[in-house]
Amino acid sequence: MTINVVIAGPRGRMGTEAVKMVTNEPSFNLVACIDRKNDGEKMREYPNLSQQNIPVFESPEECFHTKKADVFIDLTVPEACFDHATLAIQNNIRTVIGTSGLTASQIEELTILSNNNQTGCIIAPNFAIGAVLMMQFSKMAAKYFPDVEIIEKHHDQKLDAPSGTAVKTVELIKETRTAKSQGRPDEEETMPGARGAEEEGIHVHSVRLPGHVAHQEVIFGSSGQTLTIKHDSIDRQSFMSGVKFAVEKVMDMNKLVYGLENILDI
Ligand SMILES: NC(=O)C1=CN([C@@H]2O[C@H](COP(=O)(O)OP(=O)(O)OC[C@H]3O[C@@H](n4cnc5c(N)ncnc54)[C@H](OP(=O)(O)O)[C@@H]3O)[C@@H](O)[C@H]2O)C=CC1
Ligand SMILES: O=C(O)C1=N[C@H](C(=O)O)C[C@H](O)C1
Repeated sequence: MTINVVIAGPRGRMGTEAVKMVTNEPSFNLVACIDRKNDGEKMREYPNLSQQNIPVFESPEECFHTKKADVFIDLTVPEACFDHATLAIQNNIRTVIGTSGLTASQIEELTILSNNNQTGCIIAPNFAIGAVLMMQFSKMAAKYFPDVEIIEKHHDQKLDAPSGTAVKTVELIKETRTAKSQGRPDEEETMPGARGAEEEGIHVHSVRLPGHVAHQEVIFGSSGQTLTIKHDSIDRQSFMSGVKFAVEKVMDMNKLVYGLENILDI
């Protein structure tokens, strides 16, 4: 069976890799892309797409009404992603969301829409299997090490902070960790933000520097010992097997799943 795919964000860092993966995968067929810049001039930015005659739509409505798509992949920005995903699901097109930065209420809205429409949707905060395992290991460790801080490091063009991976890691840790405040109750920031963001006593620090791709350390501290769980994506190739897995998996789904850990055999 061939899976007809539409990708939003084909010029982006992730979109470029996803276009390559989908066009190289024999069981996938890239039927169209969605991009906010699609005039004749800008088409030169799509050498791969132009050669293969793959249309680029500015309007997601037009795309979903014109092209028969089985799966829609979004790799853009949260505001556009929410609108794209809503439209796709309303048009019964199964959806894979890699874009980070959706709010909890947007995720809740998409969950209701997907479940009511019985149209599968996967929101993957991180497609790299190593990152999914890092989050699961952190959830396991937090039961025994409730004192924990997260340092996530990304390239300096990233829009959202903390990363979607860090947000999801905090959520998973909260499932097993007994809530507590960490450090001294009277500690003081002499430079605002020095202790990072904080959720139920868990501190999250976001580093943005050129030279990074996507990295996270979850550091647990206890009496006389520390435990560090660390994952590094050193190339965006690391995400592509997860994107492929999600596209295949969502074909058999009729509800929304948030996090690949819920559909992987781990
Ligand atoms: N889940 C995962 O494993 C991963 C998720 N990500 C996430 O994927 C998303 C994309 O990341 P990345 O590729 O690095 O970002 P880029 O900025 O490189 O790409 C985003 C693309 O989306 C386009 N875009 C912006 N607004 C719209 C719109 N309204 N309609 C259509 N297209 C639009 C941008 O166009 P323009 O250039 O004109 O702004 C750009 O081409 C981010 O949210 C990132 O956090 C990234 C890596 C892995
Ligand atoms: O923007 C990125 O690059 C990444 N975004 C995702 C996130 O916010 O966690 C996944 C990965 O960390 C790369």
